[in-house]
Amino acid sequence: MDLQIIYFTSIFSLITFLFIAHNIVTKKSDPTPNLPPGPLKLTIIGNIHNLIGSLPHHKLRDLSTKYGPLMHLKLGEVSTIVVSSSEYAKEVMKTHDLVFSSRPSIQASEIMNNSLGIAFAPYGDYWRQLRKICTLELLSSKRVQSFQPIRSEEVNNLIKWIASKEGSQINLTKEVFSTISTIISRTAFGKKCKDNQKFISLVKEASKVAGGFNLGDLYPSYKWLQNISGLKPKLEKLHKQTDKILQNIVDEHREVNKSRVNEDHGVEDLVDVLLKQEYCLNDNCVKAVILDIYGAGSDSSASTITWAMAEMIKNPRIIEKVQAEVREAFDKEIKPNESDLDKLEYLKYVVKETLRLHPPGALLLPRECGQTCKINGYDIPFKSKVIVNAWAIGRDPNHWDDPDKFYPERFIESSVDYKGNNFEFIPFGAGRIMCPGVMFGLVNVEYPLALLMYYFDWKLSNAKKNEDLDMSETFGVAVTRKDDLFLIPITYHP
Ligand code: HEM
Repeated sequence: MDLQIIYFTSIFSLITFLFIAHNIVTKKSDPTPNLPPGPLKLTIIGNIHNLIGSLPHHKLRDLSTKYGPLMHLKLGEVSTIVVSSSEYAKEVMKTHDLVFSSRPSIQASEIMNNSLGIAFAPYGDYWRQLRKICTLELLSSKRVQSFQPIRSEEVNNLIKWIASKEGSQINLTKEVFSTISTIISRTAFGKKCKDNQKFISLVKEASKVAGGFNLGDLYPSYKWLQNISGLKPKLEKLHKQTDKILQNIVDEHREVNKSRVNEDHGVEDLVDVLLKQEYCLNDNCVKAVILDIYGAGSDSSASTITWAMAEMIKNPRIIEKVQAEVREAFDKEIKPNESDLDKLEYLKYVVKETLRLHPPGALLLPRECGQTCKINGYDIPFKSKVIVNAWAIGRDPNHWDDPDKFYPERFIESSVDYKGNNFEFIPFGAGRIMCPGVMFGLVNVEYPLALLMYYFDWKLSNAKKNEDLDMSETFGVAVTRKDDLFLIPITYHP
């Protein structure tokens, strides 16, 4: 009898416990969160089909005009929040900055070992140390200035080469990319690296392979999809090759640093600086940071220069105004110098306007929601991916008059700047994970542009009218021109 009572009491207690536990669990995970609006989700693919047919930043902008500036999509398995207004950008990047300070893990960055770098390291102590090293040591204003001789040498080589091609057609896109990537690689690991060019072309190839949406990232729980997409073997091969070059660079630096005072114009390169850090970075971390800096800095700066050139060619009034300003400032100098950039107010407005209309990171870098939170009454699920459409925000008619017009004058007497406080203009992002390379990026853009404007007049290579220049884009790690920019330089003689 006693045993029976014990038996029934135990069963009853277990059932009660399971009932309460079930209630707690179901209460905790609300089955119907109030998600932001979005298009109907299909089984398995969710909203992938809604993105087919045009460039992702265009498609997302079009969808947001229908569903609103805070939109929910399901891309494969991944719950995705798309932000398309400055007001919601502020919510994500300022009000809830801490919640959205991690990046989602991306297959390409994992294969390329980038999760040890700054951009894709999870938010936390390691990321904080790297970010500190990056802003205080690698990309501080003093460090950026110390690379002036390298910039000057490489940009002058470009100018000399263009002058030698006077009157004939050149592929400016290609030449500018080569100059900028050489500047970044020389600042990153010095002049002596014999594999500079090989490294540049490998990273270019990796960016091409990794750009855009990847099947493995859309269905992270189906690991086998990562293998059939073809991306994995390609990236693994590229990683092996870049890693070998980077490891040689690190080993050589260690070896040489034992005995030498620096050789590259007396300037320490970024690998030297990283190897000296008190915060212990192993070789894999050093390689990942260098890859990050190189990857983040080269395409972005090069494409900004080419877009600016294209916009100026398309608008003869603007190119004449820039040339007048640059020639007035430089004609009195023996050699155009970086310190003269401060005199070039109008050129700086041109660069701002270029970054408003053509931010290289049109969708910034993705973020991840670190804990369930509410924005304007909507639930943002834990782990959802957050995409900020900086391109759409820069063209939002609620904030910009005649938003699609290239009109640098709009920045005259405007306090809008790059610091990430003006959420209607965020080409470098905002908040604690915004771009740490703003200063380096801007000087890498402004200085070459000033010299291209000073030394040459420019003509379109075909018989087309300037205003008909095609401005189609292509989406990848950076949004670049679809067609390379072919121009004919005519040397300016003061
Ligand atoms: C015109 C030039 C550039 C543009 C438009 C640009 C833009 C951006 C954007 C939009 C982000 C993501 C920010 C966010 O998610 O809020 C970013 C991140 C980053 N950029 Fe830049 N960038 C440029 C140049 C550079 C340069 C020259 C470097 C370094 C040499 C650099 C290093 C980085 C790094 C390391 C990150 C990752 C930051 C993090 O996640 O903590 N960038 N950049």
